[in-house]
Amino acid sequence: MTAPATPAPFGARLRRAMDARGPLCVGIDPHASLLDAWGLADDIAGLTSFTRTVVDALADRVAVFKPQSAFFERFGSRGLAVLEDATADLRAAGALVVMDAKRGDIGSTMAAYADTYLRPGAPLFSDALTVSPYLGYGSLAPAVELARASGCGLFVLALTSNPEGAEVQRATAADGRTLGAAMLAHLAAENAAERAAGSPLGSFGAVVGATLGDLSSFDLATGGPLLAPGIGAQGATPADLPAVFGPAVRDVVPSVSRGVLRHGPDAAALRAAAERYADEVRAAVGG
Ligand SMILES: O=c1ccn([C@@H]2O[C@H](COP(=O)(O)O)[C@@H](O)[C@H]2O)c(=O)[nH]1
Repeated sequence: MTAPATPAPFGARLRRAMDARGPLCVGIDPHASLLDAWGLADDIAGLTSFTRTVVDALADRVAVFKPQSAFFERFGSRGLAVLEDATADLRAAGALVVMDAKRGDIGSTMAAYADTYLRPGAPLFSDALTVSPYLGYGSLAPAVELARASGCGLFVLALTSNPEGAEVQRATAADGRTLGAAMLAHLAAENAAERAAGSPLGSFGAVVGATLGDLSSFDLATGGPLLAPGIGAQGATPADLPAVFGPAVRDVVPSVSRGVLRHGPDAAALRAAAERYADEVRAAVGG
């Protein structure tokens, strides 16, 4: 019996997708207020229709999607079934799925979270997962290990887009670094071997908000991608990206949820909104 082919690492697949479709990530966040604005009920039928509309309109043209798990979980098992179908359909259309579930726990529980999202064949199998390192970076080890084996990636919360994040992420650790800087350093170490082997991008990314202003005091050159939420509803714009990220801007995956979704339910309007953001990103960062 032949062994299953080793999948290409997430970082390499992400760079390819960014080159082919542009770096924009569209978040799928079915807020109750958006369901209402789309003329849908805040129930499982509304959630299904909303999600199907976004997938059908954008799956073949956007590089990365970031479903926000919370908005599906609030409908229980039937909401998760909608998320499973959307994840599979997006991937089948050639897009990458970053599951925004922000998981983080002690290592033995983290292993179960890793199985949920990063084990091939799992119902919610995704290309990458957002994780929280604030139980200690080492607690993420089972997810790092399974991501490597499965050709998946992680996005570790380093410097989040919300103003409250600074209380934790800019606090100083015993070695004098901020916690955010320490997380970036862990990721650089994680990506080093992959980059040394010639991969154009490591598989272990950081979440760094586009809302944060000048970040030149942080070493953002981790060798991996930088997922940048905060564009649109939270006030950042694609034009801010070069000033926020400096030379690391070429590794940024700018993420927009409500800024695109508020243009639905018309598919052409959703496509036009995503296209406008993609054009603005291109104008700001080149490519
Ligand atoms: O630092 C972070 C990390 C994650 N998020 C998530 O991204 C989207 C943002 O939605 P918008 O509608 O574009 O504001 C949402 O799912 C957040 O949970 C973030 O905003 N900041």
